Amino acid sequence: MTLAVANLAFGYRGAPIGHGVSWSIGAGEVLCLLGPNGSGKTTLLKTLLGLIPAQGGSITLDGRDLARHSRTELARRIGYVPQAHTAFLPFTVSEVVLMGRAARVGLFSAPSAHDREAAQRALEALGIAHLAHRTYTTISGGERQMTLIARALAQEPQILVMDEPTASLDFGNQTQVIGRVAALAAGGLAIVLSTHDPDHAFACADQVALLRGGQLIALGPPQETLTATMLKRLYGIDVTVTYVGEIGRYVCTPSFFLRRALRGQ
Ligand SMILES: Nc1ncnc2c1ncn2[C@@H]1O[C@H](COP(=O)(O)OP(=O)(O)OP(=O)(O)O)[C@@H](O)[C@H]1O
Repeated sequence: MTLAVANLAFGYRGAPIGHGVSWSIGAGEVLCLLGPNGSGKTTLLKTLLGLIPAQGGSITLDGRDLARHSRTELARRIGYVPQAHTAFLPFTVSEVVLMGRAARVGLFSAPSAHDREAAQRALEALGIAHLAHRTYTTISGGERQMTLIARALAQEPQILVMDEPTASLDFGNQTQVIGRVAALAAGGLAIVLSTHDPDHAFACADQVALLRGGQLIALGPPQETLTATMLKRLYGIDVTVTYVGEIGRYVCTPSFFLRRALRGQ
């Protein structure tokens, strides 16, 4: 399985947002999209999902143009995890997850035992089986995010596209979600996700794509791409990137010491 974009131009009718984007992702790989607010991440992901038409270039799935795949086939092969604030009627968590089967059973067919098993497997994979009978609108933001990931997994896709899956989550839940991303990729899924935290790319990505003003300013493995120079170019701030031996990876942090500087130290 290969999902590739080549020289992609994307945007809205009468409002081009970005162009010149090229990358390719295969089974078991994670591509992390980083960029400041308004740089075009959501627009690019929506284009990747076929929700808005590409304005130029190409998106191919296994070498065939995305537009030439049927909507049903795309819905089966590509799962989408929107941001968790997406509104829902008061369905239970297990009903929301079962909705992920719609692309396989058809909207108006009753789910089979196999569909229910797939939903149950997804709940268990995300560690939220105990929430199955809770109402989606009454669970926490972190639990909703896990539910939306389970819904996409119940679809049994090959590719998962996640739009800021850690937005509005606390530190612990962000780590949980990024850990799940790494585990799902290890199980063979291809995952494209956007995030505002470069550390997430260090923690789970094979490739990181840096988007600024709708253009890709860098693409490559996180340890080669997320340098202090590149992060300054992306966000306009000084950043320190350090290798931490205990966890075997790089971390990054803004390099300001405001309190110390204010005390004149
Ligand atoms: N429906 C639309 N029509 C026209 N322009 C839009 C539309 N939706 C978003 N935009 C514009 O597209 C640009 C990119 O927005 P987008 O939401 O893709 O950025 P983003 O990188 O995901 O931002 P954030 O990190 O804040 O979520 C912004 O300037 C935004 O105002």
